[in-house]
Amino acid sequence: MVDIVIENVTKRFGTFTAIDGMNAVFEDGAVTCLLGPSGCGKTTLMRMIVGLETQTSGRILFGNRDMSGLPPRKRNAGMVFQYPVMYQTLSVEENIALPLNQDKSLSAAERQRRIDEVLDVLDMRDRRKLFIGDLDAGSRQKVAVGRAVARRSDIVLFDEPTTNVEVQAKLLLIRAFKLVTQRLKQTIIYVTHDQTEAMTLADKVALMRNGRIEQYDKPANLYNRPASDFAGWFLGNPGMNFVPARAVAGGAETLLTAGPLALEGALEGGKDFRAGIRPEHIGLSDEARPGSVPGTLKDINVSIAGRFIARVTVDGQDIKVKTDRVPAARRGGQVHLFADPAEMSFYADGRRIAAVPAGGQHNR
Ligand SMILES: Nc1ncnc2c1ncn2[C@@H]1O[C@H](COP(=O)(O)OP(=O)(O)OP(=O)(O)O)[C@@H](O)[C@H]1O
Repeated sequence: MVDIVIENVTKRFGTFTAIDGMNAVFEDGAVTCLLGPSGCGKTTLMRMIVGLETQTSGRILFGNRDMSGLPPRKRNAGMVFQYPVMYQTLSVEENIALPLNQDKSLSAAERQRRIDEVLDVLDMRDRRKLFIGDLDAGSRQKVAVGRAVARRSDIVLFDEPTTNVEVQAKLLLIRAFKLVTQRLKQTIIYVTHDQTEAMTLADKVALMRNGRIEQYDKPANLYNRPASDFAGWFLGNPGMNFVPARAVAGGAETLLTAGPLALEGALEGGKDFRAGIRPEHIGLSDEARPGSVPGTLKDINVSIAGRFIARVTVDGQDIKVKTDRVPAARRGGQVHLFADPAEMSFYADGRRIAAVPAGGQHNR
């Protein structure tokens, strides 16, 4: 097992900078998801790690071995693509065996043991003799995963492997994938733009934007303590609300708080302050309550898992609220919002700052 060390790596295509002076260590034996919007550089970073692309400057190391200049086959890294090349006329077992057959140091017994192990973890033992052409897309990807991990390379990279798999099969594939990675403990890099997938699979997520890593953290931290307003906005469905905040003595005022909110830690004056709060941390009611602010119900929609997403206009700004109860008010009617101060974070110039609500839970 090895760490993947990204050392001051830049990648330019002509004058365009796809990866911009990146530094990161992707830890050994862990699953790191590269997550981010289209075009942020995920695939480029992955292709450089595996050796399909060369960085313009900087170094990529596996452990303490500098990979610069080494072709893919010398890097001991497996890869699963969106559209893996599968041999239709070979069986599941034969496909998984292919890379093992090339390794002459393996005995026939060891080869068979590895194949059986992978088939077990993927729950495909009873389908070992089926031809690839007889499988659905999800099962084919399972075989591709099996083939990549059976080699026991130090590192395995996955490039959006569930893209072409329908939803139900996708969930099964992700579950199988998680079992494989837990069992085999290889260093895994998994590229996705699907946040649910990243949050489910990853030990750590590298959230990328414009060729940089915005935040590299455990999924729960990324969600609960986004380091930037971009991270707060990108994660969550819908993402975090942001409202302007104004520094006052001992705290801040926002349009989601009825009066000044006492803060521990200073908001320095003169910067672009904003408060962030997730839609599920705002209560919605027909009646005012201590600390609530009035707003106008704009619309309400059913979200996943039977919850509702309401949009409420407060002082001209739309606030998203996730709620279990539909208010009695109709569209255009008055409702009241209660933003839990303990769940508010503060940002200056896009970055989270240390100021937290006094007595809040935020440093947990
Ligand atoms: N060979 C290339 N030549 C020129 N520009 C490129 C090349 N490869 C990638 N790019 C550009 O680099 C940027 C990053 O691309 P990349 O494919 O790494 O993004 P991504 O985050 O993987 O996006 P997606 O989720 O859409 O696959 C994009 O703007 C892309 O157009």
